[in-house]
Amino acid sequence: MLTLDGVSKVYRVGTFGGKSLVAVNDVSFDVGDSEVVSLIGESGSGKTTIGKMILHLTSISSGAIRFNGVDVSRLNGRARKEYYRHVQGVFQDPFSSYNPIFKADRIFRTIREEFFPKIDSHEWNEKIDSSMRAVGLNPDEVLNKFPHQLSGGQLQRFLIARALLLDVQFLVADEIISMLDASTRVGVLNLLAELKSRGLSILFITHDLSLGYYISQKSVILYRGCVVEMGPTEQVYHHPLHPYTKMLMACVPRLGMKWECGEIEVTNPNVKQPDLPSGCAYYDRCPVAGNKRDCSTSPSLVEVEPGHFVACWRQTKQES
Ligand SMILES: Nc1ncnc2c1ncn2[C@@H]1O[C@H](COP(=O)(O)OP(=O)(O)OP(=O)(O)O)[C@@H](O)[C@H]1O
Repeated sequence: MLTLDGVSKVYRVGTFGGKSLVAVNDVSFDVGDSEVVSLIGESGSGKTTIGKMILHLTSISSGAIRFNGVDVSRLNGRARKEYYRHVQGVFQDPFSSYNPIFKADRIFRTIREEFFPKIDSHEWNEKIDSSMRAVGLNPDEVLNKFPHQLSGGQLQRFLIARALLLDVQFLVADEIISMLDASTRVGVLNLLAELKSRGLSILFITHDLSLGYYISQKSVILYRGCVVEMGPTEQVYHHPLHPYTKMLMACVPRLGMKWECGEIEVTNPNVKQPDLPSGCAYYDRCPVAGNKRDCSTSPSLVEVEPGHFVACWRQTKQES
């Protein structure tokens, strides 16, 4: 359904944009029909930038994004509008998506103006009714209410209902449940799983490994804009190969397990990247890094078992 092929994003930063920051570096993966793929990585690893490039909220610097085989990297005008009928995004903070002085369901209006300017009111109301029921909202209970009168879970469902008003095939869900409480979270997660079973494909962006495990068939682990490991979720979680993935897995607090001092060794995320112009992005934090010669060139992703890829000199024999 959706393929990223060598996608990179370079932001201009610094005074007068004189410096560049590579937020996403040559990223390739695909999301199949009716598949949920988790994009996992720490803060600043480039997850949201990837979501924004897919949604055309920021341009791509190089590479291509294909939707059902068609290059959609640089769409405009009508083609872009058509793309938005099928590809939509829902973001982290449901509260900031609403203007507190307007009723919550006002968010549907832009969709009507943009995509259904000729629809009559009766048909439109029926459409809203069915998309709200699809996300488990009772229109009689939630329509005509102000955002502060609704819960975070209801507001997030509203945003998903808004996406469903269109013929959505692909949803970018960027940290959509991190601000919700545990029981509301499960409700929204189950909703996503149900939408998946109805044919929707989802890119589930998260830094919460347990949420990623719960919902996705495939996981992509991102570090400093590079994919360091990806594959079927079971394999990535139960047999992580990249030292960064191993560290992430070791850091997940488990219910019923108490913290014991020094049990998990967490490498410092703030250490400065040494002068390795094309070196492994994880070199300076890596507990198994070899001598500089070994890791001073960037490892490519290598398939180590069917569908399971890792970019690490220590795990794969690669020609440098
Ligand atoms: N508009 C921008 N201009 C310049 N730099 C940006 C811009 N947006 C993001 N960045 C930088 O790009 C890098 C990746 O940011 P991004 O928001 O994609 O990370 P993230 O993995 O989604 O982080 P988080 O989990 O904290 O949201 C960061 O270093 C960030 O500071």
